[in-house]
Amino acid sequence: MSRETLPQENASGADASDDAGPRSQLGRLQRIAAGEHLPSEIHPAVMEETPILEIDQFNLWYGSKQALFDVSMNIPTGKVTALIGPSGCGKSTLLRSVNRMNDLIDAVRTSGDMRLYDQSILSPDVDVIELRKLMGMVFQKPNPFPMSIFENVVYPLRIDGENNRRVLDEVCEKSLRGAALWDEVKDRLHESGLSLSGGQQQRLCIARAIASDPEVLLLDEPCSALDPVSSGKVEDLISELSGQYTILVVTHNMQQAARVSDFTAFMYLGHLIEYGHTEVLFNDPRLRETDDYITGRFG
Ligand SMILES: Nc1ncnc2c1ncn2[C@@H]1O[C@H](COP(=O)(O)OP(=O)(O)OP(=O)(O)O)[C@@H](O)[C@H]1O
Repeated sequence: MSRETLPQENASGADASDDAGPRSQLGRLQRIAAGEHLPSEIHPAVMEETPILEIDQFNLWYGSKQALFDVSMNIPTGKVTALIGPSGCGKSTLLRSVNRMNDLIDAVRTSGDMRLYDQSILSPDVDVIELRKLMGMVFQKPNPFPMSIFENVVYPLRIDGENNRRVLDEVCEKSLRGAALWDEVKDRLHESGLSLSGGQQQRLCIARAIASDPEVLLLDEPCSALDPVSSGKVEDLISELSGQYTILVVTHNMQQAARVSDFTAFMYLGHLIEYGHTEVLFNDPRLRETDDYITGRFG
């Protein structure tokens, strides 16, 4: 994003405690774009929640390019947290860090910590395969495997060596019910997962993620490849799953964030800018920059 597209002079958004001088006259986002690090505006409501995941001064570099800057945020247990912000602000990078998918990319370096139930998930002795079972991930584009609906769902159990038919049947039904897909597919479990519509495929991927009994569901723009009806079904599903699972969802769609999430974090150029209750963040944000973004004045 060019400097010209940034919100101009910030009268209300600058901290009262900022040093006087030319830099303090600039808006927060311009100062961040110029390389400053400013503290995130985290609403007290977030801190009142019990965190399942604590992200603590987390930085990430792709080679020499820094993509996340000192991100600290608690993810509340059993709630839906949305990550919003302009393209390239680091939403997916943050999401992929939580299940260590960025480990698969050469030259990624991190500092800081992330803790699931008080235990570091970044330490080298963490079993990444086990971690990924606790952090079920669903991607933008539905990615069912070229196998039956049944085998797609029970895949995580199969790779653990589970072959007991009764167990597999139970998990398959429970997961498909959990993903609000059971009624649509119960008579065709042995048809290919690829024969389903896009929206059904995405719910199948959610069923597969649920099958490994995760603690957290990581959803990376789960509706962006879907038509409005399918998208609505996946949104309903996210609301139904909240409470049972902690959900962290990246979305470009602010109406969607407002509809499905309990908490929303606004990111910009790799920085966490403001984080609070979704209703408050959308209706009464603390920072003018957040207001500018959610009202479509930039981004
Ligand atoms: N594999 C990679 N190698 C190098 N740089 C990367 C890689 N993936 C992402 N980046 C860079 O890191 C920054 C953050 O990207 P990321 O995809 O996390 O942002 P985003 O907010 O999810 O964007 P979008 O909304 O467009 O998906 C961007 O500058 C991007 O170019």
